Amino acid sequence: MMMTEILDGRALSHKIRQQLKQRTARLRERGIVPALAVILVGTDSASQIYVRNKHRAAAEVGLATHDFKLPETTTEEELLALIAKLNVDPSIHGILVQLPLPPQIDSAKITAEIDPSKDVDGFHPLNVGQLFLNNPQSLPCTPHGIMRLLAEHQIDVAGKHAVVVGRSNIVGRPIAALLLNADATVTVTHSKTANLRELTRQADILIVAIGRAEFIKAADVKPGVVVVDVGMNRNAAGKLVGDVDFTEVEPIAEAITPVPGGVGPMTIALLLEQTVKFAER
Ligand SMILES: Nc1nc2c(c(=O)[nH]1)N[C@@H](CN(C=O)c1ccc(C(=O)N[C@@H](CCC(=O)O)C(=O)O)cc1)CN2
Repeated sequence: MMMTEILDGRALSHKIRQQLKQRTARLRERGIVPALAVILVGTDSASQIYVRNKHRAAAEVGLATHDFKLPETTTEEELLALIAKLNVDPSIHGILVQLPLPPQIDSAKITAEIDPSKDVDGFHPLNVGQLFLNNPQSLPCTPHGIMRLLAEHQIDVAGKHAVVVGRSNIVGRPIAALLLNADATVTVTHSKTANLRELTRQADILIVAIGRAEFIKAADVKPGVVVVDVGMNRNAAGKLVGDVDFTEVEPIAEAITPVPGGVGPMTIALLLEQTVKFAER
């Protein structure tokens, strides 16, 4: 019987963070303290947890973090003024604005104001364009983490049919571009795709980021598929589950990411790595 490979994001994230410790130590020997500014607007409870985890992970590898916690009522102008200040502060190497933002703030306008050379999230239009031109400078952390996880497990995507479920700016669109850059044949599906499950059944590599608990079932995949689950949802019992029904799909898959412990930890590791890269430069 074939054993399914578990794509363990926690383990790889740990390995990357160990390597980063050495790189930050070398920077500090040169008198450079790599520093990340983290901006959180409002009190969204999930965002508060992610930001806390980012601070903790950054401190562990020797990065300095500058914390900006702004009230829910913050205006677009106030946030833009803070970003303008951080853009010209030479002691800050990376700027991150935690998403989502409150409704009075246009997140596209905010990400476009971050200096592209400090844009650790890879959300600035220039960085998005560079990614789509196959000349990436700074990559969105979750899709970058997925590619690293696949590479770590020697999963070559070239010539494979990769099906992406979801078209968000944070995951769906950039992972489609990264897979295409790596010579996969890419199909992007979303909530309006009429024959979505017909397409997922054709996938050699299936990336699911649609935000619906256990949406992908055993009948939606072919045997031997590689499944990457980007979802994070609470099921009826309050348990954290992905967009893929792990219990059903795992026995059929060649490899699969768990939730939690798959893609999530990779997001934070790649954020730290990008900050260190900017500081090294
Ligand atoms: N500016 C950004 N905002 C957001 C991003 C982003 O990359 N940049 N991504 C998400 C949230 N996110 C990071 O910010 C994130 C989400 C989840 C995890 C994670 O480690 N998840 C764990 C489970 C955590 C839990 O128990 O709740 C896992 O999957 O194992 C890390 C980062 C939206 N906003």
